[in-house]
Amino acid sequence: MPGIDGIDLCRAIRTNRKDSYTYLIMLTSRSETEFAVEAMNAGADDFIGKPFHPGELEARVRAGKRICELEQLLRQKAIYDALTGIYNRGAIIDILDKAVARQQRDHGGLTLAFADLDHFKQVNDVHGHTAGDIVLREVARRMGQVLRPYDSLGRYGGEELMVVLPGCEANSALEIAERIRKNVCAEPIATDFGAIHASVSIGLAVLSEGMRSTYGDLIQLADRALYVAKNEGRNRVFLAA
Ligand SMILES: Nc1nc2c(ncn2[C@@H]2O[C@H](COP(=O)(O)OP(=O)(O)OP(=O)(O)O)[C@@H](O)[C@H]2O)c(=O)[nH]1
Repeated sequence: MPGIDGIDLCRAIRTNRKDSYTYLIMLTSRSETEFAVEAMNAGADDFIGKPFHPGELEARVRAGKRICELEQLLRQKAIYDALTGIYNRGAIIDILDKAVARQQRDHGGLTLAFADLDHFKQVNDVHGHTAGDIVLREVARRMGQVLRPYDSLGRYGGEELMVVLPGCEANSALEIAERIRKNVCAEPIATDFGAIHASVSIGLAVLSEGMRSTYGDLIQLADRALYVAKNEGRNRVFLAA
């Protein structure tokens, strides 16, 4: 390869981390063990000496493919919630943390919407946990339906869901939160255990230009706003002052 050798290329690929794993097989005429060790240390996954047997290369590519598929599956499980398919707690907090850092650098607004299903214990008690799971899944789907492509939805825990709304000041935050709220309770959710009415209360915290806050501050603020929304009767949105 002109300009760069295989070892440096491996290092460059490993430094420039992407969302999916790049499986590297080093194909070289150098067969000394030291070179193989150096290549693997630089980030190569496998090593074949030239001249190579095409069948061996194919077999090694297949082995690599199995590893990549497993890696992708693990990555999937690490960031998505198994029940609802939306981001899990760790992933949504990570997204919020990065959004706060970006907001502090680029200015503009950022809103965190903290949503909690209303009287969900009653849904479980009356219709059973399986029905509760269906409701939770459908609520997440309905919330996601009305979001912009650059908003992120995650499950913070139990029946608490979070939406990170980048570039969103108070006015548009209230508008989007109302859209979410209305879409959730628009019609009852059909389950094998009967049609179940669901609604969410939403607390909003807005990080405006010039404010210095951490993601933890935002969560706390949105949580307090959610508490007010619950206290004022549920199925409503409250914006933290
Ligand atoms: N089916 C199901 N239920 C869950 C899940 N996670 C949490 N819950 C239930 O959510 C319910 C939350 O109940 P509470 O915290 O009392 O709140 P609530 O009944 O929604 O009342 P308010 O929030 O005050 O409106 C509990 O019954 C939990 O068991 C889940 O993954 N599946």
